[in-house]
Amino acid sequence: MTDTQFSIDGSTAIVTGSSSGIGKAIAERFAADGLDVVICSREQDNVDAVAESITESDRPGSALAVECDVTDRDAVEALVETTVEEFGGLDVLVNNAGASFMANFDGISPNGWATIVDINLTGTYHCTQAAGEYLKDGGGSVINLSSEAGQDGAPYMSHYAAAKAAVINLTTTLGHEWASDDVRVNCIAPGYVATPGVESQMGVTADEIDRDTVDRTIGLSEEIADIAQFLASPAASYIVGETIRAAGAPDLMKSPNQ
Ligand SMILES: CCCCCCC/C=C/C(=O)SCCNC(=O)CCNC(=O)[C@H](O)C(C)(C)COP(=O)(O)OP(=O)(O)OC[C@H]1O[C@@H](n2cnc3c(N)ncnc32)[C@H](O)[C@@H]1OP(=O)(O)O
Ligand SMILES: NC(=O)C1=CN([C@@H]2O[C@H](COP(=O)(O)OP(=O)(O)OC[C@H]3O[C@@H](n4cnc5c(N)ncnc54)[C@H](OP(=O)(O)O)[C@@H]3O)[C@@H](O)[C@H]2O)C=CC1
Repeated sequence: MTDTQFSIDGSTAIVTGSSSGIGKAIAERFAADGLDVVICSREQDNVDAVAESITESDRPGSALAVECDVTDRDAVEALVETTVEEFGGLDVLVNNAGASFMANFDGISPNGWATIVDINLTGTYHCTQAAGEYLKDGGGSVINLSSEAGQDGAPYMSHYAAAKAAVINLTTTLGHEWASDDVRVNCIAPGYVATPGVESQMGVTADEIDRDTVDRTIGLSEEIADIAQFLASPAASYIVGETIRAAGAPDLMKSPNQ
């Protein structure tokens, strides 16, 4: 295998929720690999800051900042149109925008439930459907962000876990449906990753994490970007409808009483 099979340069990508955390790391990685990348989140100031830092760096790819709430279908369609107008096409869509809050099941109101399903699942539906026409034009790729919670469940995050499980299921179905259109749909299911969103809740900072340590249960955004880069590249050309879990080493040796 040559290095070039892991390279995805010359393409255009949208990374939703790329003003922070995992999405930002994926956008930076794609730009470093030569992709033109569209930075998107709900706050123009937030996306401007990331796009400017990419533009000012020596990364070969360019960056465009677009404000877009993935739950707003009109805004999503405008995001895709702007991307195609600016860069002439769309090759990679990363459905990364996501959010959750901790609450016991009995304490989740109908609107609380709908809010989390809308961001994590319906947002993925909107973006993927809006981008489909262009992805099918040139052998594109979709990378969804699910979660370990979507595979195993997660107490006090029933809404989030259910939405992320549905994202895995959608990946499988659409992976097969769009294979005949030469589009690969795949998914990443991380365990805990030190991001601004999670750091504020858990108090762990990325600086404290040693990437060389295998036996850990929290990862770095860059480690998720590694997987996204692989999935978007020709090196993953035979991977369709799959979910790659990246969750370190849960302590299976612990007794139930510990
Ligand atoms: C085994 C586990 C493995 C891995 C787990 C990884 C966990 C990581 C999860 C992630 O997604 S990482 C990303 C982290 N970042 C965030 O989650 C963002 C932080 N959260 C927010 O920004 C907001 O809380 C929100 C979830 C986006 C909602 O904000 P929004 O402004 O859209 O809506 P609101 O009007 O505030 O609320 C809507 C609705 O939801 C109810 N609600 C909100 N928070 C809570 C809560 N803590 N408890 C109960 N209910 C809540 C709120 O009351 C509203 O409902 P109604 O009152 O109108 O009925
Ligand atoms: N960190 C973790 O431990 C894990 C994270 N994940 C998943 O990875 C993804 C990224 O998480 P993480 O980096 O931690 O999250 P962060 O909270 O650090 O960042 C979330 C990003 O999503 C954006 N965003 C939130 N809601 C919307 C929306 N409706 N439309 C567009 N953008 C939105 C935010 O920007 P803005 O506020 O400006 O809109 C921000 O850029 C999520 O899907 C998450 O569920 C999965 C497993 C574990």
